[in-house]
Order: sequence, then C-alpha cells, then structure tokens
Amino acid sequence: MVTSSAPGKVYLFGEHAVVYGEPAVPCAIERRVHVTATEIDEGLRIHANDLQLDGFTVEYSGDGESHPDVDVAESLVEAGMGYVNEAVAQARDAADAPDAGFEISVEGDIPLGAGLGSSAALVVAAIDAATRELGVELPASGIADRAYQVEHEVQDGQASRADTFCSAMGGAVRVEGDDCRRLDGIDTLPFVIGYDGGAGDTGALVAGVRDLREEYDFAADTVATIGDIVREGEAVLGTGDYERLGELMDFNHGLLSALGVSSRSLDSMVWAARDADAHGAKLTGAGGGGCIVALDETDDALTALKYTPGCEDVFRAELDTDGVRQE
Ligand SMILES: Nc1ncnc2c1ncn2[C@@H]1O[C@H](COP(=O)(O)OP(=O)(O)OP(=O)(O)O)[C@@H](O)[C@H]1O
Ligand SMILES: C[C@@](O)(CCO)CC(=O)[O-]
Ligand SMILES: [Mg+2]
Repeated sequence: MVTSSAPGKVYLFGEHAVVYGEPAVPCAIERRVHVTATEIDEGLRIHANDLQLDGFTVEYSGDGESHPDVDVAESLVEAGMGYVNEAVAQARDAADAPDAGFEISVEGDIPLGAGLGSSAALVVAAIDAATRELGVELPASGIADRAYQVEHEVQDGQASRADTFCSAMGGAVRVEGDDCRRLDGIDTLPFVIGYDGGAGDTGALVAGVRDLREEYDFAADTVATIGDIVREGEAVLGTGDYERLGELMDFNHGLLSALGVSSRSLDSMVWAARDADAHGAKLTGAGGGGCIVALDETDDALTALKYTPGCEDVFRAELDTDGVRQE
C-alpha cells in the first residue's frame, strides 16, 4: 500500500491564454489530494468520498460497465472515473504490468471544479502512488508528462500542461506550450483565496474563448495581450514588488472578464479584495464560478471576503514548494 499526495494551484497569470501557446505562471498551494494505491488480484476499485451529492459518497468499479448506484450527475461520475482509470492505465504502462489490479482511495482538501486544479492533483498523486506500488519510481517530470496525457484525454483534447506540471513540481512554474520550467527563488507569496461554493465547466469555458477568438480579431488580440501581461509579470516576480504584481493581476482579470469567463460572484469577490486594499485580485483557473486569488499580506482582504455575499469560504494559501511526494 502506497500513499502519495500532490498540491493544487492558483494562476498568478495566464490561464486560458496558455491553451493557445501563450505563457502562464501557476503556483502550487498547500492544499492537496491524497491517493492510496493497493495492488489487488485484478480490476479496479475506487473509493472517492469527496465526490458527494446529497450525502451519498461514490464507490465504483472502474472496469466494466457498472456505474455507481447513487444519484450523482452522470458527467461527474464519468469524469471521476476517467481521471482515475487513465491514471492507472499510465501506471500499468510505466511498470509494464498491463494486468495489475488496484484498489484506489482518494481524499483531498481542494474544492472540486473551482479553479484550484483538483483534477491535476488527483491524477499526479494517483500515477505516483500506483507506479510506486508496482515498484517503479518515476521522476516528477515523468509523472507530469503522463498526467498531462490523462488530462488531455479526459478533457477532450482541451488541456495545457500548466496544471499537471505545477502539481508535479510544486512552487511557481512557467509553462509555454511544451516548454515547462520551475521558477527559482520564489518561496512565498501572500495568497488569499475566496471561494463562491460553485464550479465552472472547464470544457465549455475553454470552448467559449476559442469561439470568441475565431470570431473576433480583437478577442485573439486580448488572448495575446494576456501573454504580454505574463511576460511583464514574470520579470516582476523575482523582485517581490507586490504592488506591480497586483496591478498586473487586476489587468489580467479584466481581460479574462472581457473573454466572458468571469461571473457575478467572482467579480464581487475580486472587488471586495480590491476595496480592502489587496495589491490585486483575479479569478483563477477556468472561471465561470469557483475561486479568486488576491495578493495581500495583511488580514484585510481575508476579513472583507468573509463578509462578502456570495463568498462561501475564504482562506490563506501558502505557496507549496513541494510537488508530488510519497506520504
Ligand atoms: N478528491 C477527489 N475525489 C474524487 N475526484 C476528484 C477529486 N478531486 C478532483 N476530482 C475529479 O476532478 C474533477 C474536477 O476537475 P476540473 O478540472 O473540472 O476542476 P479543477 O481541476 O478542480 O479546477 P481547474 O481545472 O479549473 O483548476 C472532479 O469532478 C472529479 O472528477
Ligand atoms: C482554463 C485553463 O487554462 C486552466 C484551467 O485550470 C485550461 C488549461 O490550461 O488546461
Ligand atoms: Mg482541472
């Protein structure tokens, strides 16, 4: 039996534009998904107690046609099964053990579908735990690569390497197409996260941006401008100039909003943080609902968000310099 964990992330800059080859800077945060893998004779049995609806938890067999006997949206179940099935397939491939059976248990403290990269953390931790259980130790970069294949597959070809690379490596990273690297010397950033309790449909949101980009040259320019913000931002990152970083985050949020991926609750959390004198604030991840990230080393944005209608949870998220690890 092996347990591995991997962190979620926030985007300092660059989500959505990264899908079109612009750079992005995601940062791992100290919120993790833990996956325990135990080799069994055959098949795949999954325990996912976080996949809850109306008090039901989901347990299912990943093989065959059987679906869990609970009242959960089919799409949720399919996605959940897809991530674990494909992660296990990657582990079997890496260990050259095509028939290995697994019992997999998943638990985490990353809200699902909220822009904090729970799917990437799940896939990265699952590949690490399952390969180790089979006696194979992959380097973090190898896990990142395989985890990307899984997200790409499950999300119908609409995934960048950003979430999976960040979760596998930890820290602040820079991703531009296939070029992925860790940014050295960034140990701390004062992230405050506001969560509206909702979720966005990543596939639909990415498709919406793609359509706008195809329809309007100025939407394509907007995506390219996000790339300019990222290039400016990465130059500022090492200096610790939070004032300028925040200004660039604000600009990035405005452009994401123009691309149609913000929402009323995300906007009101962003404004609550700004009104409380955060250096800057923006949505993180696919958008549509879920989380915003603000930069503030005082408790002011934290307190303001606590009293913001539509904000269900607010917490500080330390930058996690550790990526995937065995527990
Ligand atoms: N702890 C968990 N247990 C079971 N399934 C999980 C868990 N965490 C994530 N998942 C799977 O990942 C899906 C969420 O992935 P999705 O990409 O939609 O959102 P996200 O990764 O949280 O946010 P984003 O990709 O915008 O950063 C869930 O619906 C579920 O299938
Ligand atoms: C919206 C997006 O840029 C980030 C989702 O966390 C999609 C991706 O990069 O795969
Ligand atoms: Mg995801």
